[in-house]
Amino acid sequence: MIPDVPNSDSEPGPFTENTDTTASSLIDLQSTSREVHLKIEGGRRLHGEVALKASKNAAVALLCASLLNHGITRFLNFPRIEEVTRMIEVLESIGVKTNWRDNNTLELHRPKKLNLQNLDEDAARKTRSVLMLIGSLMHDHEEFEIPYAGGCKLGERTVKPHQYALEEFGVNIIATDKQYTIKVDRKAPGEMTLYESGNTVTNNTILAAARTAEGTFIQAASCDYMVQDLCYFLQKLGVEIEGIGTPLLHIRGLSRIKKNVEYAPTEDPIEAMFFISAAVTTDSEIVIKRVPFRWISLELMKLKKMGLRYTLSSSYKAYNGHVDLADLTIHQHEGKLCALPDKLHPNIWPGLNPDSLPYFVPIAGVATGKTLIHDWIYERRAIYYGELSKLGIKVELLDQHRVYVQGPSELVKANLSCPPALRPASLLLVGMLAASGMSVLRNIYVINRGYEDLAARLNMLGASVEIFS
Ligand SMILES: CC(=O)N[C@H]1[C@@H](OP(=O)(O)OP(=O)(O)OC[C@H]2O[C@@H](n3ccc(=O)[nH]c3=O)[C@H](O)[C@@H]2O)O[C@H](CO)[C@@H](O)[C@@H]1O
Ligand SMILES: C=C(OP(=O)(O)O)C(=O)O
Repeated sequence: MIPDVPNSDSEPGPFTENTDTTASSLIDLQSTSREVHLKIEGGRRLHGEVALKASKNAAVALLCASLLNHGITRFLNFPRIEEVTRMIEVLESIGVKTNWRDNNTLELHRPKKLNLQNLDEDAARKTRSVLMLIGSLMHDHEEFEIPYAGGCKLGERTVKPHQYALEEFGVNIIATDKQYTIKVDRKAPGEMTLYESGNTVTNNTILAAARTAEGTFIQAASCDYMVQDLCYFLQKLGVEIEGIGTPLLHIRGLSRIKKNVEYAPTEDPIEAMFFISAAVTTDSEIVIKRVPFRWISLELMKLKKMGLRYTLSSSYKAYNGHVDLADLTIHQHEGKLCALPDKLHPNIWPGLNPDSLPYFVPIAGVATGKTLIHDWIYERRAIYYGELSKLGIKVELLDQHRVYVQGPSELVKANLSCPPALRPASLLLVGMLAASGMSVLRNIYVINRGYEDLAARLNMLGASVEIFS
């Protein structure tokens, strides 16, 4: 029987993680020793083009998946973000050779035997993605330890779905003092159902199935973008996967994988939402290149119904040859957006992406009328939306899941610290781009966890964003 240890305020608990903090608290667990801040001279219209980078959420799954392969794995178009750096630190600490061949090409080669005793705990604790190491390491290790995972602090985030899914493969996860001890007595589940259709749990299960030669049927799988990207990569390694993009996956794994492989993950649909939100909030016309538009089709539909005009170019394929991309032009709305009469709420894909939802808060702030945003998915993320009221957006917190946003608002400059959650922190940057005058956003490590080179890319769009430390 596995004990369920309650959370403390400073450390995530074993089966629930990321005890919340208040929106204004500084990052502690996540900050690097040298804090980096932004000065934003806001109120400028953006213009020009920006190309999307690949997603944090696919990248971290792919890094864990690289451990399945005894050959050389080369990732092209790979994002150079803090979360990737933390995962590389973890992989290097256990003996994986990693090498950035050029700016966005990363090569990895695992040794025959990994040195799990040496695992870099500090790096591991800063990301939730280390949980996905279990699905990869269980194949060659009968007993090992993983520190409690970190990631965005959004209220409780259960680890139980991972435990229930992996026990089907004979993996026993025991919570000890500050880590999980994993004991493995391999078995093949045949058919299984996930306890929740979460993204990392689906990916963890896929990693477990990828080297299980007997076929595995996974029901209630997430169909979201990072799951699709992981599946396309595993197919390149020779794993047979049917049902990609659906909730029923059928995976025939390989007992051993040794292949030199190249794979380029798809551009990030959530980064597209960041730039859409920045364009709309500053009432600008910009072109966002390489948008995986089908992954945000509901988001685009909602924006259209609010009165936003946008144009999609004809489509072309992502480097992986699977996903359709297009260039998206966001046109100026000139203050003509209207609040939707119905609430905005996230859902698992093909619903409105949980990580897209936050970007509707500043958008609702410049639309006429009252928007209800219901963020049911996280226990405490909506609380961070209230921070936007310091930039002049009228946000009324109804309870820990729901806010009303009353627009249109005139945005005002502010001096703020990032909350310890990527998307909510990046919303403050969106607001500051629109607010006239000089704003300061402190300790942007949490934004750099997920987005590459944002200041430079925004400056290319005509913004004035200066990094200082
Ligand atoms: C590395 C990665 O890919 N991270 C993403 C992943 O995190 P990840 O997959 O780790 O998300 P969690 O497992 O924490 O799930 C997020 C929340 O949704 C709830 N939940 C989830 C699925 C479900 O069917 N029912 C349900 O209630 C969970 O209980 C939790 O409260 O998915 C989240 C939700 O899209 C995203 O915000 C994260 O950016
Ligand atoms: C919640 C997020 O990340 P993580 O799962 O890494 O905490 C996010 O990317 O918004």
